[in-house]
Amino acid sequence: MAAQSTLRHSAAEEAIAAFIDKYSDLIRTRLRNTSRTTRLLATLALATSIILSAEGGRRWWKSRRDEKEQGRKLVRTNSWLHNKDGSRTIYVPYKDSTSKVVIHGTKPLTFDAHRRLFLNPPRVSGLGDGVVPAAQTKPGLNLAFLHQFLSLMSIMIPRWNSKEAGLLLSHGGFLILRTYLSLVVARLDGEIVRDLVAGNGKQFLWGITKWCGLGGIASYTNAMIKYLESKVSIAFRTRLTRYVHDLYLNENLNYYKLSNLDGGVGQGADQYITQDLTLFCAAAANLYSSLGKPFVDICVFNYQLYRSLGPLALTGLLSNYFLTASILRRLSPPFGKLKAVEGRKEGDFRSLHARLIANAEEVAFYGGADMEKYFLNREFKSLKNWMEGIYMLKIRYNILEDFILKYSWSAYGYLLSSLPVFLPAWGGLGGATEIAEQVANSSRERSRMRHFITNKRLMLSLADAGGRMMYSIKDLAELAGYTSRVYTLISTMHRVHADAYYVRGRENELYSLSDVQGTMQKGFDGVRLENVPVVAPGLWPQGGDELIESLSLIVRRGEHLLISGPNGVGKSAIARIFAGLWPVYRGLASRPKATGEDGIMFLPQRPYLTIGTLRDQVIYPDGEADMREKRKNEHDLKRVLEDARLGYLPDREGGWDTRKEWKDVLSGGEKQRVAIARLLYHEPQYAFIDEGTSAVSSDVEGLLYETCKEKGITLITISTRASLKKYHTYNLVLGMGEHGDEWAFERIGTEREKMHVEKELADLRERLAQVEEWKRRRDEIEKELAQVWVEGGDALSPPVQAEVTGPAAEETQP
Ligand SMILES: Nc1ncnc2c1ncn2[C@@H]1O[C@H](COP(=O)(O)OP(=O)(O)OP(=O)(O)O)[C@@H](O)[C@H]1O
Repeated sequence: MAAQSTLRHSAAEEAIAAFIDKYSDLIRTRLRNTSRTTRLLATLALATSIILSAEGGRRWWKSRRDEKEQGRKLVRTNSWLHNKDGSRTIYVPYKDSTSKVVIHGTKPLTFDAHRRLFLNPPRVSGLGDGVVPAAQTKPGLNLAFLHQFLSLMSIMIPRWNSKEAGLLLSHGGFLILRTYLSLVVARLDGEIVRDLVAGNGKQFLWGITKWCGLGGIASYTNAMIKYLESKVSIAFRTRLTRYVHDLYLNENLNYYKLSNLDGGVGQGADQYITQDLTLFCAAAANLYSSLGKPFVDICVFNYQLYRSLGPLALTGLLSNYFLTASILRRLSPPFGKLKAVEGRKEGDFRSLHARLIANAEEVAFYGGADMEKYFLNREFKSLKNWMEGIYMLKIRYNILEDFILKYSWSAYGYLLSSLPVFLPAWGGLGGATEIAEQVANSSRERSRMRHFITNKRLMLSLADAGGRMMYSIKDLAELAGYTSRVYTLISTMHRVHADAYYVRGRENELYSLSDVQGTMQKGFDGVRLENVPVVAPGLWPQGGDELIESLSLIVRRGEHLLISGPNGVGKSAIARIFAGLWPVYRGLASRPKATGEDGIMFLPQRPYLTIGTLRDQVIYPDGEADMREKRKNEHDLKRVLEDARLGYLPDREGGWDTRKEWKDVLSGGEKQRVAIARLLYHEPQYAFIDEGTSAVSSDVEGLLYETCKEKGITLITISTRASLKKYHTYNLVLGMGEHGDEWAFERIGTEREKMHVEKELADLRERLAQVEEWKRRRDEIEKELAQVWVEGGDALSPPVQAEVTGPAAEETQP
């Protein structure tokens, strides 16, 4: 044996040596036969290629270094790059360096193409009347689920040559490989037991070696399956999240309208985007392996068993599946619906916490911890009760599931495996062998053993696959719940985006979203309303509340308007109409086209400070890249801050790149002045300032208004401060008349206004004349009150203020 192996060893060495000799000879003769010029040229070519590749390497290294440097700079300044094709390159911190991500926006055409899937589902799916899907459809394993899932799939796998399709394909490849390996393992198992029983040591050891080799490959396959599943899940999530973000945050202001006008997803989309979408993607990726693998397994193993056990066994197996599936489906609780409600409750609980964080200062001033805790605990209790309910339902289901899938299936498996033994005529290949081996009695038992072991393993794998398939019914039902939530989110967003509010079969409710008949004209040099009702909108499909029946006004360039009136009368509502937040229900509203530079800008009542650097606070909603494109730099920003009387901020806060929680760092007046600085940075033609200087001292307020006017900004100010009149040309007074629904639009400083002011002055003079009379009356009352302080005939000492102020005090002293 040893001699044999030495012989084999030396033969292999000789072969390698011969191979090397042959080729080195060949090269040597070639070199000898080539001319000097060819050699020279070859050397030159070699030297050039070395130099070129060194240069290439140097350039590559330099560009990598530059890119890293650029990434670091962009991360520091909270900025990005605009690409020519409309995409954006952003850098995100990754380990010690940065990682580059190119983000391509979803094309408007894609949204148009998808609208049909989300707004006009086929009637057969029962998702709506074919026009607008009902916001909530009962989630479960039905046609609606199929439609919803396929619609979402068209977003997650947009093309067959996309990355996701590739990932799914390789995942599928590994799943098939694992099934094949299980098959090989089952056979090998049978062989090993056979060799063991037969006492065939050599074959037995060889079997064990093969077993170990297979184990290595199988472990790698399993790890890859898990890895690819996670990759598929994150790839799905990336696609869906980007799609949802593009639909949510765009010029149509869907992020505002979704919760303020439509209400189809309740308080907000945050829980849907952060939680439900993630769970949906994980469940969808998992389903592929939890359904795909057992499905392939079942097909292959069934075929194998059919071959070895015969048609009777196969019929038995199939009827077993069918029976089990129908029992489990009938007795399983509505997991989809339960999961959807759980998702909503989780969302409510989470949004309460988010609310507390956002309003922590206000709550702390009021000492409202107990009240907030009560709300939070109440919401949590509701969530807990719901989840406990689900767990209770699951107990019954799990008992049934376990009993059927584990125990009754194995008993059934033993029965089927015994078919070739007890009913050889029906036992397929196994039965045939059984009959053939009846002649040679000695090997019969061993063969039976091998067949039984192979069949048993196949049966076990099959039971396992079938079990997983049945367990998947529950996963599938849960997936239906997540699918329904994500589909609801996206279809509601499409509805808002496309303004698809139609009512069929009944009358339009007055001032509902399907009753919007007005026009918004963008591109007008000025701000104009013509017979526009001011309506606070209700959530679709409710109608809105009319605040002002019909309003008309016009503001031309250089003519500043002050909108005044009592609280809640609809002053800010006018800004909301112009900004496109609220619909123009009737009439015509005109405004400049662009927002920001050369257009119109709105400063909201509550100053907003973005996350990011100090620079970002001033240039918002621009980013640093936009600022550079506008050819502005930090000197310009400094000047702007000085104009807003905030020149000290960069030094105080440690530079333009400082990042802080700005809403907590700046005072109320400072926040308002940052908003004015933004206005001065953007220099729009027109600006709505809603109570933008209410926390600023009146001397600075005047300076700010003058600066804005000097920059050529036409101001439309919403304020209750009459002192602001002197900076404006017109005054729109709301809330007049008996019911507070009348208004007046007048020029400031006109004859009529002068008369109005003179009348007010005369009123005041008249009142002043009565002051002496009021003083005398006050003295009388105090005297009378002093008498009341006497108890049981004795005069009591008067209260402190009476001693100090009233002459009556002396009279009542004992
Ligand atoms: N998103 C909304 N949806 C429905 N109604 C709203 C909404 N926002 C405000 N309202 C209602 O519209 C009315 C007008 O609100 P608006 O904010 O315009 O008042 P205002 O005149 O600016 O008051 P203030 O001087 O207090 O700022 C109020 O009665 C308010 O309750």
